[in-house]
Amino acid sequence: MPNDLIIETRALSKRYGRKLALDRLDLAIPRGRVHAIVGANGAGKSTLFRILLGFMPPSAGDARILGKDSQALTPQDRSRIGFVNEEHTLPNWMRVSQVVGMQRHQYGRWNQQAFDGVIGHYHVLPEQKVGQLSRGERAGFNLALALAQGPELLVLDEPTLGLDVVAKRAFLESLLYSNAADDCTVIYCSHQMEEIERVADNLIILERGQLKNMSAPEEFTARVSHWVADVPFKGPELHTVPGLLEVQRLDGLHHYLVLDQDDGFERFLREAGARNVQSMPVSLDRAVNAFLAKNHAAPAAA
Ligand SMILES: Nc1ncnc2c1ncn2[C@@H]1O[C@H](COP(=O)(O)OP(=O)(O)OP(=O)(O)O)[C@@H](O)[C@H]1O
Repeated sequence: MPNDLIIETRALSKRYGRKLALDRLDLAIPRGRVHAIVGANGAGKSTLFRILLGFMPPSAGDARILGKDSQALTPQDRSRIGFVNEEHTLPNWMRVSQVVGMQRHQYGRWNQQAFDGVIGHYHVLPEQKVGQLSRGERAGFNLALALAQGPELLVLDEPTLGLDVVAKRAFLESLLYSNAADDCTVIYCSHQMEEIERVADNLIILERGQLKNMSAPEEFTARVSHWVADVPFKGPELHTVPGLLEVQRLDGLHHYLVLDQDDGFERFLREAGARNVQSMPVSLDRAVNAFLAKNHAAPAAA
């Protein structure tokens, strides 16, 4: 293997008219494990996948997937990539058994055990028509089909969107307990941080088409801290607060969520007249959402 990157982009840009959806993106995703890609709406995730899967050319730069230029993928290369999105598009009129028969015929590496392992989490019967399945069952059926394909790369794009809590849990369990998922690289795009916390080894944050973070989720969480202080009056001018992501005043106390601050932040608050300064850790959900909201709210550079 020339390099062990499953996805690699170099200075990848995509422009739609006046809009820059991907901005000289350099991304290197190693083979294996589960990588989450998160970003606010419009960050460029779908654009990135459309280019990576060869559905659209970039405006500049290049994108490689499975070690190949994404614009030169053959049908055989594509069969090495499993894809599940929130639409769960399958012909409604076909029976489950007919879809399975068709896929088994299409994919030489078809793995019936992987299919059975995933579908066993759902009450899906072979004689049912796809259109009769519930949303959650359809998501599970799609996941079972994608894993049975024996993919090297499995892309899950908002796979649990619109599912209730029970169906979301079933989807995650069936993914986590599948041996087939251990054998491939999984890219998980989602806005659901509790899912990312459970499944992801690597957290990739995209913002306005640029890479903002690539680390273990817990390393990112450790970069964000929550400080509570009794600060007189309005507290320090917000533009002077280092690393500020979010500020709130609750019950007379100031709550600051800040990025990349150490104990020096306590000194800063005390110098601003604060008493009873305390810091506490935050959840991944809080950390990511504060980070995205802050950057999203800032005016874009011209
Ligand atoms: N065909 C298009 N023509 C013009 N602009 C587009 C087109 N597709 C996407 N965009 C713009 O490019 C930017 C990135 O869109 P993209 O769909 O890649 O984001 P996303 O991260 O997938 O968002 P979401 O989480 O909402 O699906 C957005 O600002 C969007 O308005």
